Amino acid sequence: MDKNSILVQNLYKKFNDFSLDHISFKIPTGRIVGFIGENGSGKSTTINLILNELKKDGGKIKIFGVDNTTQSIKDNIGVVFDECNFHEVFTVQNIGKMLSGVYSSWDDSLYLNYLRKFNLPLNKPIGSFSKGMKMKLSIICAMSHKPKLLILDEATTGLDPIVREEILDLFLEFIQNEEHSIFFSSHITSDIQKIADYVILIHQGKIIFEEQKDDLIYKYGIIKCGKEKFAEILPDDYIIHRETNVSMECLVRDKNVIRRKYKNIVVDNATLEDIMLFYIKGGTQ
Ligand SMILES: Nc1ncnc2c1ncn2[C@@H]1O[C@H](COP(=O)(O)OP(=O)(O)OP(=O)(O)O)[C@@H](O)[C@H]1O
Repeated sequence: MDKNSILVQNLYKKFNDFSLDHISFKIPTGRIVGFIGENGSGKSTTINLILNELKKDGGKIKIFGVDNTTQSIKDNIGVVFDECNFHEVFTVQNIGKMLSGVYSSWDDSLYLNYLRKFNLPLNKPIGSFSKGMKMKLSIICAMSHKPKLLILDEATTGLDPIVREEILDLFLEFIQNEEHSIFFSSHITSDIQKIADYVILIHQGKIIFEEQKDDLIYKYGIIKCGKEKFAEILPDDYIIHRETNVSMECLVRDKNVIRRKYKNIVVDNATLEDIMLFYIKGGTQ
């Protein structure tokens, strides 16, 4: 078994006014990787290149160790976008029948189990479903041909916290099999914070970091202090600083080291959202 489900090396794509700038990262097998970044940062472009829906201008993409243009890997991938693309007149039953003809590995009893678990009616047209029901259906369909890799582009966007929680639990259940992996783009950093093992931040077509989530959450911290105290902090001890109307704020890589070194300075915990905003809205590095 290849130790990476996805390996992206030096990937380059040029549009008129945007380029994905020679990005490299990996999705280790058995892990959930969250892909975060502001609108227009290049998340969907990256996902479409991985799925070979877009043609790359440079670099390499390997899925399960083979080139991503190889047809045979498709059966092992389940894909969910932020919209349900099934025709509104279809019922869940119609869709199951159709997909069983598309995927040789389609598992009808697994599909029915998921439908029951999420209380989706078998005989109602999809047009009568709420957004949450449609999204659940898309995810169930992506999982019922027993893929090893799930690729999700904003799959929990626009859903209420209860439906999101149910879906996140389903992803955690999926990943119990150590041959499975998930690559999951989202604006909702709290979802990524809940379930991801690794986090990749993309900004203006460049990868800013690829880190273990626990390092981000348990090690990173934020100093908030006045300008006088800020003058005592050595620039090597923080990653980025910014000035607000009333104080200085610094993002630090290891809050415990900083707490030991500067006893009279308060270092708060940082959420994934705090860290993302620091890198994107910046300050001075
Ligand atoms: N087919 C295309 N032709 C030209 N430009 C494109 C094309 N697809 C995407 N872009 C541009 O590439 C940039 C990145 O878009 P992309 O959809 O990858 O961002 P994103 O991070 O997924 O954003 P969002 O979070 O809003 O979905 C944008 O500036 C977009 O206008």
